[in-house]
Amino acid sequence: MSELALKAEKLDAADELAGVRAQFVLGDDVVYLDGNSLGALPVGVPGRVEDVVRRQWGELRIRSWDESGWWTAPERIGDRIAPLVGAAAGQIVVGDSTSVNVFKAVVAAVRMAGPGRDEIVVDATTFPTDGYIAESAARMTGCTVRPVTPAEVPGVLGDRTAAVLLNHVDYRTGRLHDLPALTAAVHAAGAVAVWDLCHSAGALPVGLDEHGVDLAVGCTYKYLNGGPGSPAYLYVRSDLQSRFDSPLPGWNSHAEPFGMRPAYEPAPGALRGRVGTPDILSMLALEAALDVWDADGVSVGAVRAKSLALTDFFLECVASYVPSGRVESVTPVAHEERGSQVALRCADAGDVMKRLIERGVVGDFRHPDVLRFGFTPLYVGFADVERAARVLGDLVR
Ligand SMILES: Cc1ncc(COP(=O)(O)O)c(C=O)c1O
Ligand SMILES: Nc1c(O)cccc1C(=O)C[C@H](N)C(=O)O
Repeated sequence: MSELALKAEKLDAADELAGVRAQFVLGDDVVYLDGNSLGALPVGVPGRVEDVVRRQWGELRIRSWDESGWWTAPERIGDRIAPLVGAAAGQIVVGDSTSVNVFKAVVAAVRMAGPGRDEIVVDATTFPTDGYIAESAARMTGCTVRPVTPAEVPGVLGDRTAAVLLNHVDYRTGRLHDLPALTAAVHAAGAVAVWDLCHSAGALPVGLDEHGVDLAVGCTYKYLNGGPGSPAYLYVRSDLQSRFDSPLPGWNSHAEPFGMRPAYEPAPGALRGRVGTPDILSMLALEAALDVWDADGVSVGAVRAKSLALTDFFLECVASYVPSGRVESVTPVAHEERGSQVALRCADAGDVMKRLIERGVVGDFRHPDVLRFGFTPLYVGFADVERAARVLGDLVR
């Protein structure tokens, strides 16, 4: 056994989260390093979905909106996500896609910022959908978009800045941005901070309340393992909720939805982030998936510690197994700047990833030249990490 394989064995033996893997449907034949695109299936989900379909829908039918808690699911499940992103209850609703929630948040942020502020600053390195949506939101609100890198944000803020849309972790490089400092800078300029948490929620501490974030959105199908297309969420800080003027004021966000009144009156609290009828099957699959966080010893702190140990170990194994110069990590080495993934620049990345997947190591390829490996501490172990780097080394040698 190689030195690194022995080290992996020791690290796995000392891993307090090792037992959590049994809560996921995963065989030993595959090393799954793509949980930052689609999280694995928790074992409790199929049974719950079966119950929702057969009993709640099949037998109770319309009664389930009340009796099975369907109507209140968006805010109930929002309260389950809240502790994972450092938010007190009553500030998160689940529903719609991340893209739709970016739209709600950016337009509401501009409306909150008030007159005279007509610029939306957007992370130029963002996942494309956020940029597309911000551009449209700007056209609708009479703003212009100013794309800059997160590092440049403090330098461009001013009296005209209405809103700033940022990613907590960059989807391509895995860089973790300084949420406390950037939020403080946005506030110092009198603007509204909107954060996209897709690549951080469930992988590292976010501290929404602690750092005074205004609005935030995120998906639930990555590190929260909610399943393909599971609904996203929207956070509106409690003291801003009365000023949250949704651009999609559907009847689910009305103060009295079943009053069926022609005049719109927003519901109090986070509920005003709701739009229309929630996608109950996906939403309740997500609710079941969140049960894994209730197991003994599972906490965001423990997950973060293991995530950093996994990515450190992966970088160590890559340095040892992959011929030098063949790949270059674009993920920061400093822990405070690293999310839960490692991105390796590699000349023929598309082809290399195809061959890695054939050999049972599943990551993904991101244009133009990035091999992306996501580490979900709930189910990835150190032996997986050693194997992934070893297979990569074999393939590119
Ligand atoms: C940072 C980020 N924002 C937004 C999205 C898109 O979200 P959705 O497809 O749920 O709208 C993704 C991934 O798909 C993402 O990584
Ligand atoms: N949402 C996805 C989908 O519906 C299909 C394939 C991939 C995705 C993703 O989430 C991609 C992901 N946001 C990324 O960071 O690349």
